[in-house]
Amino acid sequence: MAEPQKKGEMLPEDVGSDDCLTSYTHIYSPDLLKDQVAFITGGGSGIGLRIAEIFMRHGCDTVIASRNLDKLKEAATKLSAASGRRCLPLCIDVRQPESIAAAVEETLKELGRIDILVNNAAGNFLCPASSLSFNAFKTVLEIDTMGTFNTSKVVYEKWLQDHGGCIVNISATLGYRGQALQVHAGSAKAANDAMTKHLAVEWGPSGVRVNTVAPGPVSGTEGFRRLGGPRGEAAGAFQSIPLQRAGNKTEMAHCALFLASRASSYVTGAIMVADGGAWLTSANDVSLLMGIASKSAKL
Ligand SMILES: CC/C=C\C/C=C\C/C=C\C/C=C\C/C=C\C/C=C\C=C\C(=O)SCCNC(=O)CCNC(=O)[C@H](O)C(C)(C)COP(=O)(O)OP(=O)(O)OC[C@H]1O[C@@H](n2cnc3c(N)ncnc32)[C@H](O)[C@@H]1OP(=O)(O)O
Ligand SMILES: NC(=O)C1=CN([C@@H]2O[C@H](COP(=O)(O)OP(=O)(O)OC[C@H]3O[C@@H](n4cnc5c(N)ncnc54)[C@H](OP(=O)(O)O)[C@@H]3O)[C@@H](O)[C@H]2O)C=CC1
Repeated sequence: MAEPQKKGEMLPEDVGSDDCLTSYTHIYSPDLLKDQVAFITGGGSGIGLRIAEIFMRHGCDTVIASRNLDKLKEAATKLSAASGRRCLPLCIDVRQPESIAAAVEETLKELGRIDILVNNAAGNFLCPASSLSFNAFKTVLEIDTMGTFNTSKVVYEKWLQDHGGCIVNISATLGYRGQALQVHAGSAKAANDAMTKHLAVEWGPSGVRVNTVAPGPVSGTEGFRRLGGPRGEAAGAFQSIPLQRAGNKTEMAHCALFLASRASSYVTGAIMVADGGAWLTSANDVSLLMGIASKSAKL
């Protein structure tokens, strides 16, 4: 029998560098995604990279797609070495539908199918609404919301509508109670949560499930560094989180894995909150975030 989670224990293990895990114990069947293909935006770093690794450790081939091809190539080499599966690095800007279309064509040529789309690419920084330029607000909405729609639409039209499959969006719980310095990202993610439900309804008859993972703060990521401060100054805020800590990338990847697999075959239109209970309780700590923002260079 597997050991139950102990008080305060962080499960599953998250051991290793920022890249790939140095050790991994399967919780799900290692064949859960065997011979499937996943297209993961922003898969070259942070949470997206860990999703790619965990999917590959469950038998999946992946495409990791974002703007920086050198970063993607390096990540793909490490991912294939860690898992023995294929990983195709492809350059896209989710704001440009034609770049997505070209990458999807390349995926279908090289890997033959796309069973899973993970919309993980995003942009964020701390900024008071009064200082935020119109273009800054627009930029974040274009990456997070338009990017999610653009990629979903292209993958749906070119593959999912005829073959079925699933889409997993990566959101954030930060907007659920309102958060200082985050009007741009919170607005974008709220739109994405609505998009999840609309597309789940519209594309369900084609056999396409659409769901979301909504993380709270996730350690070891660029998002955490930008919002939590370069030296983790926001760590004190975690006392207000019921589970008293940040999450880790493997925990987010396991949520995505569940939603991408047959384990969730009757789940669609769902928002899976994975934030340790943060949004239920956390204070909207304006002074803390203001302090971090004032010390951070413009990122
Ligand atoms: C970690 C949390 C810690 C503490 C929180 C407190 C309490 C915790 C308790 C409970 C809370 C529970 C949950 C919340 C926690 C979690 C966080 C939630 C969400 C996290 C999201 C992310 O992490 S997203 C991923 C982060 N990674 C990236 O952003 C990488 C990609 N980013 C980029 O490419 C750029 O940064 C970009 C987004 C700006 C886009 O680049 P580009 O297209 O090149 O655009 P630019 O031309 O550079 O800029 C466009 C306009 O934007 C303006 N801009 C850019 N940067 C800033 C900035 N830092 N501040 C203000 N404005 C900026 C820029 O000037 C341009 O505007 P102009 O008007 O000048 O043209
Ligand atoms: N870290 C955290 O605490 C939290 C994160 N999240 C969400 O998790 C996801 C991953 O964040 P995280 O791992 O922290 O951050 P990262 O910065 O590591 O991931 C963002 C990825 O998006 C890619 N990207 C950005 N803009 C574009 C674009 N225009 N076109 C294509 N790709 C793009 C980046 O690659 P490149 O620069 O090469 O294009 C990068 O790989 C995001 O959706 C974020 O909102 C949610 C809550 C908390």
